[in-house]
Amino acid sequence: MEIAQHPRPANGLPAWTPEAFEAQLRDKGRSYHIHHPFNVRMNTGGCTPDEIRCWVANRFYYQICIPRKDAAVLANMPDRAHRRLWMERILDHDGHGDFEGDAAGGIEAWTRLGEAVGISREELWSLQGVAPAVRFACDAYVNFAAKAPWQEAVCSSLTEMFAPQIHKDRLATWPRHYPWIEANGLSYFRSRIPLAGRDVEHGLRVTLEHFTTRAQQHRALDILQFKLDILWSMLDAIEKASQ
Ligand SMILES: O=C(O)c1cc(C(=O)O)c2c(n1)C(=O)C(=O)c1cc(C(=O)O)[nH]c1-2
Repeated sequence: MEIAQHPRPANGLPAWTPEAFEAQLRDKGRSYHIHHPFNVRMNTGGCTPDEIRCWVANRFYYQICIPRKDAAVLANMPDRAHRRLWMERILDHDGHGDFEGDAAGGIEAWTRLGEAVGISREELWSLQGVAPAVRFACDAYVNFAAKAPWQEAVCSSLTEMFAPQIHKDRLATWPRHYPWIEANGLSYFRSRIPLAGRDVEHGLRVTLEHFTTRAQQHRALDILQFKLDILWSMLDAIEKASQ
């Protein structure tokens, strides 16, 4: 997968320090989908029940792609210590206990969210409501993770640096704006806040250690932008599909 390269005025300059590099990565939060007009509208109460259902049904495709993406990364990881940490991500989504409580995993929690907004399990899992462009965007993420060096795939997961805030926003605003959604349905968002923190700790460690020249650091920023673009494109497609 070719990642678009942005102009590199800094070529030839020394590498950023790890702190400065991390600050550059975090600065990418400016183009996180938290700022997408559809997300802003959703979190300020401007969505109809059908629009919320459209978002939940489409995002379900992202949810089921994440553990496939993580399995692809795992297959490329030569190091046992990294694999041990990475495996957790698959279990977080697929679950590792019975289908009750937190151990049921994120896909099950998302299914509960679906039910809370009025989408049956069968309908959600049928993927009938998934827009083609959402599929293309999510598939691009899985394909990138499968083909790229594993450290680049790890880097692409770093949009999770910005995810806790988007989950917190939903928890803070949805009960007020969408009282028709049963509160239990929101537990996916709550569960992700500590998990995203743990993922980012590992992901940042790998990224800061692997991308050590200025050119490589720019490559990491391009990879993160590619992933930001995937999330942004998904919301573009969802916005259009919900009209
Ligand atoms: O709700 C969101 O906006 C959002 C965004 C992201 C993200 O930034 O990629 C993830 C999640 N949620 C999420 O729940 C999740 O488990 C997750 C895993 C990953 C990843 O790239 O491995 N991103 C995200």
